[in-house]
Amino acid sequence: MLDVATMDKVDARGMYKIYDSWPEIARKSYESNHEPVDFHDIDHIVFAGMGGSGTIGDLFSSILSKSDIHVSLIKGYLLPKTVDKNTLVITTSISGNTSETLTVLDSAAKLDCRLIAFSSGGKMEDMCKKNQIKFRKIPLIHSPRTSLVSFTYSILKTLNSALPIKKNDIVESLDELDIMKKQIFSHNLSDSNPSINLANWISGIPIIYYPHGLQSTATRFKSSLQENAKIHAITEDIIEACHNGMVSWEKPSTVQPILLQGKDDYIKTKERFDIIKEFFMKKDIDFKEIHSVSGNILTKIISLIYMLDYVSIYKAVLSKTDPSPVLPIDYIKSRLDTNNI
Ligand SMILES: O=P(O)(O)OC[C@H]1O[C@@H](O)[C@H](O)[C@@H](O)[C@@H]1O
Repeated sequence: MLDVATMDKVDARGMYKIYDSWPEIARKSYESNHEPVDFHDIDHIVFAGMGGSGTIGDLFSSILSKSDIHVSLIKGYLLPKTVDKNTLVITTSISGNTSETLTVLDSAAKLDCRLIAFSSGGKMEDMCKKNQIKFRKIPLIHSPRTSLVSFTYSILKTLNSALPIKKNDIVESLDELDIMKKQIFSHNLSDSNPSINLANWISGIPIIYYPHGLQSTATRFKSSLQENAKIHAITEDIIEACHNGMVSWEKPSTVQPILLQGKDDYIKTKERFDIIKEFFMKKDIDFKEIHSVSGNILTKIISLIYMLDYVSIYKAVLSKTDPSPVLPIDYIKSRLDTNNI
């Protein structure tokens, strides 16, 4: 059973309290006075960022998937060769110190392309000042991963005129965060809380099957389980898994399938989920289904991310694990030679 005293004791840095405020943080970020940037004639946007900042790129890629803009995602060091004067490169590093993203920023600054950087400061801010690169400073709230919502809505506001995203869709997503909060936040530590329910069910390695449009949500859920609950997690595209991954179920396993589904998934994707559910039932494999709410793609993604991030926090607390520290990441970073950036 969970109670506030246990939450406070295990989650020593109070990560859950930040999540309790996500809807307010998101709204404030969208409503605050970010100086907008107008980029005309863009036909290609490159999002560069790692971890939670990579999720921001994933999220925008899904939102823009039906627009005329081609989106590339860089989770590493190298820019694509197709970057030109009609390309907008957006680099996001919440800390401003992630070496892969700084390398991309450095490369983009030497090319004939449009460029903007978002961070809370760090080396990214210094680099932008030194090279007159467009820069927007957004505060870090607790940690890069908990700052996802403030960065997402600040970027939505700043790039309002460059991105074909309707204001109504953004407002709908903010309203949905308010609705979702009442079910999942820490003032509802009962079994009626769907995030606690799923956290209680996870006992092995979750494998998250997702439809194409919810890739960002699945990736974020995996990372949150890894960083906050410190457990392994796997993601698989449901359609692709039907051509390889499903064969793994031939043998007994402690992996636990979670079927992440969108309210308006493509009919062929729905058909696939139905067949797989039947397959799991026949084989007596226990699985969980998680459905998005109705609404536009931003609403679906952000509200699911909110609900699933809480799963990772509750899972951490249930297993008496402090969600904040990420010691192996700190160790790897301490070993990296970042002298050049
Ligand atoms: O957004 P940043 O500051 O570049 O960080 C990227 C990632 O860096 C990792 O080191 C953090 O542990 C992640 O939580 C984070 O998302």
